[in-house]
This record gives sequence, structure tokens and C-alpha cells, in this order.
Amino acid sequence: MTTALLDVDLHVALRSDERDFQLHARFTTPSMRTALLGPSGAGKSTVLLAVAGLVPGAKGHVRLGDTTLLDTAAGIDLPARERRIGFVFQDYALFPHMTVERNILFGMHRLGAAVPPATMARIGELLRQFDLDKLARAYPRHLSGGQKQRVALARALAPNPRLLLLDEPLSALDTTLRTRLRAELAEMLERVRVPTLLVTHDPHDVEALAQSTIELDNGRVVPAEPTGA
Ligand SMILES: Nc1ncnc2c1ncn2[C@@H]1O[C@H](COP(=O)(O)OP(=O)(O)OP(=O)(O)O)[C@@H](O)[C@H]1O
Repeated sequence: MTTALLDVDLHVALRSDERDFQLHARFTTPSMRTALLGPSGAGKSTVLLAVAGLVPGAKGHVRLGDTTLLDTAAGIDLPARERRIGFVFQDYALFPHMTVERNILFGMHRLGAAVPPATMARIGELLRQFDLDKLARAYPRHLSGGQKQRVALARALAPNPRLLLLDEPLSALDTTLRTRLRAELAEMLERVRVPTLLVTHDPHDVEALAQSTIELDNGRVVPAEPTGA
């Protein structure tokens, strides 16, 4: 039997004036890198946000290996900050008024306090690892799409997360850059070895970045086709 690295059973109800969306996503994955697929509005981003602890009222459970992040039946609901999850948003969501270095520092350190040498050393290591050392003092508006992607990844990985969530990490890029950065991202994910759940629409991303897939449609997981006879 394969052990589930990630075990998710999430119930989320989203209501606005015009819409009522019910997510009931149940899946497990043994893979280090899993892609979440499905049409627009299927609930993919909602799954990532709920796994990260960013959807108030989400019910069910989220387990990562032996660690329970959410188990509403058992009264466990770790706040987002305690889940130790790195999140790369679709548009990267870098802080425009902070330098590259400050953006990466953000998740590791309380603003205003003196930065301990070990933290500065970790930032230096990430800047080198992501080939950003020459851009440490640059602001996001001066970065290319690929550089922004690397800053977003470095920021997500800085606090040594136990899980990395990537919401369409290549969709903000043009086709040429996307092809190059897909290969770079695949190589980086292989190197950092953090379990990863990524949302994408692109079969090329699945092929290059994921070892297994989960398909969502209208808030539900589509049962996998049986393999072999
Ligand atoms: N705050 C909200 N209130 C009501 N409905 C919402 C809210 N947020 C999202 N939704 C709805 O939930 C559904 C799932 O949205 P979600 O962003 O998770 O889909 P998605 O699969 O990531 O789509 P896309 O590929 O277009 O990004 C959509 O129908 C959306 O309109």
C-alpha cells in the first residue's frame, strides 16, 4: 500500500449575491509533485487557499504525512502562519514597495526587529540559489516576469515550508519565457524537494512538473480512469 503524502477532504461553501459554490474535494496523493487540473471555476484555487488555511469556515481534514493541519471533527484548525506552507500566487503578489531582499525576508521575520545573522545568511543563500544576488536591492517593478517568478518562489521557500502551493505559476508569462521557465522550475523543484501541489491548465506543465494529477470539476474530484486491466 502507498502512503499518502497529502490527504485532503475539504468542504467549503462560498456564497455571494449571485453565486453559491460548494466544494467537496477529497483526494490523497503519494507524489512529491501533484497537479490540480480542471476547467475555470472548478475550485482549484479554493483548494489551495483552504489547504493553506486561508478560507474561513473550511471543514474536513488536511494531513501532510504525520502532521494534521486541519481536522474539524477533532477540533484542529492550525492558523495559516502555523501551517508552514509556501504559496506562490498566480500574479506572484510581490510587495511593490519592498526590494527583492525584503520580499524574501517577509515570511521569515517580524518587520522592524533586527534581522539575526542566521536569517541574513539564509537570504543570501536563497538569492544565490535563485540567481537573484545582483537584484537584491531592486524593486518588483524593475523585474522581468521570470525574475518575479524566482523572487516569489524564493519568498515561498525561505521559511523552509513543509508544503509548497503553486497557483498557475507560469500563466503570467509569454509562451517563449514560459517554455524556458517551465524547465527551470522543474529543475528547482527537483532540487528543493518540498512536496508541491500546483494548479495548471497546461498539459506541458503537467508533463514537466508533476508526477500525478487530480482533476476537479464543479467542486468535485473526477474519479481517475482505471489503469490496466
Ligand atoms: N468569495 C466567493 N464567493 C462566492 N463564490 C466564490 C467566491 N470565490 C470564488 N467563488 C466561486 O468559486 C468557484 C471556484 O473558484 P476557484 O477560483 O477556486 O476556481 P478555479 O478552478 O481556480 O478557476 P480558475 O481556473 O478560473 O482560476 C468559482 O465559481 C468562483 O466564482
